[in-house]
Amino acid sequence: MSALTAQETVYGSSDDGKYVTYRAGGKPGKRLIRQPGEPGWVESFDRIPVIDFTNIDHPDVDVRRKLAAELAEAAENVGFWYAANTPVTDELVSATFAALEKFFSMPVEQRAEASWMKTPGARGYESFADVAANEGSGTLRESFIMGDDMTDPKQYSGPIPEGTKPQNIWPSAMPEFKDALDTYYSVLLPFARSILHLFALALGLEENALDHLHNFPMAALRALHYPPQVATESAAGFLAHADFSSFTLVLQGAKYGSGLEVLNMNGHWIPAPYIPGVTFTCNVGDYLQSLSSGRFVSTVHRVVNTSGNERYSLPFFFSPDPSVTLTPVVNPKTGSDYEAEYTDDPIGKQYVRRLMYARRFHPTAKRLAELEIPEKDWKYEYITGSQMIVARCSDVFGRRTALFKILLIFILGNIMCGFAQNAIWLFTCRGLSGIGAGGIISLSMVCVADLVPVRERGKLQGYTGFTVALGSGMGPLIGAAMASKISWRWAFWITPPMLALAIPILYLALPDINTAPGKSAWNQMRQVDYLGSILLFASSILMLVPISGGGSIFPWRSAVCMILIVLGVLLLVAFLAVERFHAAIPILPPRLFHHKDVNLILLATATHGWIYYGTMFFIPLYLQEVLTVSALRAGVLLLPMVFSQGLGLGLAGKVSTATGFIVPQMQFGYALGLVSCGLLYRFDVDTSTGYIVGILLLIGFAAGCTLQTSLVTMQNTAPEDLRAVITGARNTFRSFGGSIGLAAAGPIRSSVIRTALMQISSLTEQQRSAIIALGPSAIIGDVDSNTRSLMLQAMKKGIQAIYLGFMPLMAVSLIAVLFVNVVQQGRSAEVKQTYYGVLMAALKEQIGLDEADLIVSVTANTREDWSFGGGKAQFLNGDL
Ligand SMILES: O=C(O)CCC(=O)C(=O)O
Ligand SMILES: [Fe+2]
Repeated sequence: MSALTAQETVYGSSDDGKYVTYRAGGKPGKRLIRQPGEPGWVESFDRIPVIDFTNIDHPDVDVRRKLAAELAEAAENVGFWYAANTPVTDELVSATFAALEKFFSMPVEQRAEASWMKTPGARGYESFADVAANEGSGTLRESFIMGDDMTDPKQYSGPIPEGTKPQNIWPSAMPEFKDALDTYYSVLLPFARSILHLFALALGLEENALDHLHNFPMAALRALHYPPQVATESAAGFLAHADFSSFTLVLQGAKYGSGLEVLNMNGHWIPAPYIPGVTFTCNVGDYLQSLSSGRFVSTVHRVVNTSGNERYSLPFFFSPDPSVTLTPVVNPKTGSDYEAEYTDDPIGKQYVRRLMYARRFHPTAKRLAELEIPEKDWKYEYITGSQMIVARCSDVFGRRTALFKILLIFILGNIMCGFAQNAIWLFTCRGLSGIGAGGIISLSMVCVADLVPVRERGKLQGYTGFTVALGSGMGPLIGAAMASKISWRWAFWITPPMLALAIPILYLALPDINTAPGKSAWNQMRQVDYLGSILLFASSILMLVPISGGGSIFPWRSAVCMILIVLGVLLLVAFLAVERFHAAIPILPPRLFHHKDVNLILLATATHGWIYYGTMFFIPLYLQEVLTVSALRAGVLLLPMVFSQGLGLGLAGKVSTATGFIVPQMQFGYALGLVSCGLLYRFDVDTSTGYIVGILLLIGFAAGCTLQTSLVTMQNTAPEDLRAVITGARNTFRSFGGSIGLAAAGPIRSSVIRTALMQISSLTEQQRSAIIALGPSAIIGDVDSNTRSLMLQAMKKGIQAIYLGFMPLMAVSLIAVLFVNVVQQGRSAEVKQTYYGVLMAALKEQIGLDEADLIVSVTANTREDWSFGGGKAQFLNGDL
């Protein structure tokens, strides 16, 4: 054995002998310790080769190939090598280490200010205590990580994709620390790219064969400080591990203690100390091992600083783009038994998972434990044409059957959501429960229309509307409380028991209204407009996915976004054609749009949906970002709006039952809505809570006046057989307006905020990006009071821009409903009773008719049911 053989630390033993345990690819492994001549002894390295990198960018490719061959040999047989004569100068090394020493000698509060706990990607300072808590009490090191960050102008100057968040965090007490690490990083990145070219050559590929996997590679620097320590079984600076990178370049310093050791195949630790005149100690990481089908080995290593001196080191990790899915770029060597575990997960996701593996108390780790779904994606909603489809199905199958089925779908969807183990599972089941929820809302409104006389509808639809409003106001609060106190799963599981209770009640109380009685199940099935349903569903998904994901999941101007929208529009056209020319019972019969009043109200409903959902979404944002109240308080402050909406719904309905008029309440509601939009626009950075609550009460009341009055007006205007259709359409138009509005508002707001922030000269570009990505709270503690108030003004302008847009939209709604002709609502039950009494008394008195012989039947007709001569329906022609 060579003189370089290290002392062995025995971590465990088996029947066969002693072995070393380690972690590679995040998974535990163990390696038997074998002595020369023992069974199982293999040819393995006992020293680490030194490679001269002088020619790395040599103009002659053959020279570069020679270097690549040397690298290939080291990467295959050892997985480690020393790099001499690199672009890193001695001056750069000294300056960088000086910065490290200074950083780690600052008071701990100043280091902790840049805590890794504050960043989603765990960048920043990780203290001794943090490391020990995560990896065991014997682990003795502290570190500071920085890395790739598109929002940092020092690294990147192109357009920043929307939704990109700042990654790094810096100590304000030592601004030059950022400068030093930035400078070092900017030298290492191009060097790493040259090494990547060498690796491509080393694999026998074209020099730039791996470049397309590294457009904006994941790269990071980890500044490390290891105090001297005594080696014991579990004590180390860094326990045995393999790196999750493509390759790592570790800078070691001459004056520091050593302790880096590399595990060979026989279980012996080979030291890899600083060597004079050599810049880096380098190694292959797991990603390159996978890409190369195991030809290059990601070798296990560890650090135990028993030198008696402080040790500082600075690894640079280089990995592919986060979006890359690892697939081998070459075949495994013949005879190799290497089996990589390739997954479909993009490497960025794997990286975060691995990073968080041993950091269970980091906020990101907690979130990962909750299904690995980023918070913003939780808002993903499925608002599709499903309400129209479900409503139409109730015409075909009967209301009660349809309602029970849709209740079951919702219950099933929610229960399954609660059991979700991954994102796809959750999104699919959330889709199911979304269809169920929309269906329940529409069908209960249709049932009310079926069961209740025209005159009473306003009042009873008011009640259904109120329950919907109450649910949407309380639901998020209860859901959030469930998620934080028990588990997010209970946010899904809380509703199924309530609905399970509703089923028997409905079964007993709800008459079985069947609009197509006597048809066999088979005949009913055949009547469903399947083609229309599929086209409507597909087109709304195709359009709504980019609308809700644009700017966050993928950039607005990306090809994906464009293609989805164009396909969605094409399918929508196909849907309309099917409805017009093909379907026997179309989901959206074209004759629905033959009614001027229905068209006007649907238009008002869509624009109002835009404003309504916009208010629900942006008021809490205004409260949080401009008035800096907590998320919970913002949610609670929305409640008055929900209750006044209930009041508006109830009152408008009662007035319609009492007077027989319903359209004036709706028109009043839209007028009040326009006024409240104006008042909303005046919200400022110092608006009092009382004023806000007052305006919210007004907004809610106005919305309450419009919501069910418009539904009932349409239900009373359109032909009876379109009752379900109109209800589904109303709800779909409203949600569709809402989703388009929210999608439009996001980018407008960000661009207004960005422009306003540009004018605040006391902010750095990085701070501006941080504010846009994370909100002002991300940096609010770091700025003076003047900057702070300018910043809040900027946030206010962003929200105001959206409210400004609300005014003309609300005006459109108002003008539309002002053109709605007043429709008679029928007389109240009391009036009818009185009428029967008077009629009876008169007939008895004048012609002596016995009351038992008289039947009086009042039939409510809609406008097309009348003709006053000439065989024409003058009501419809407007001739009357
Ligand atoms: O400190 C060193 O020399 C090596 C550190 C290391 O292995 C790592 O950060 O992955
Ligand atoms: Fe490492």
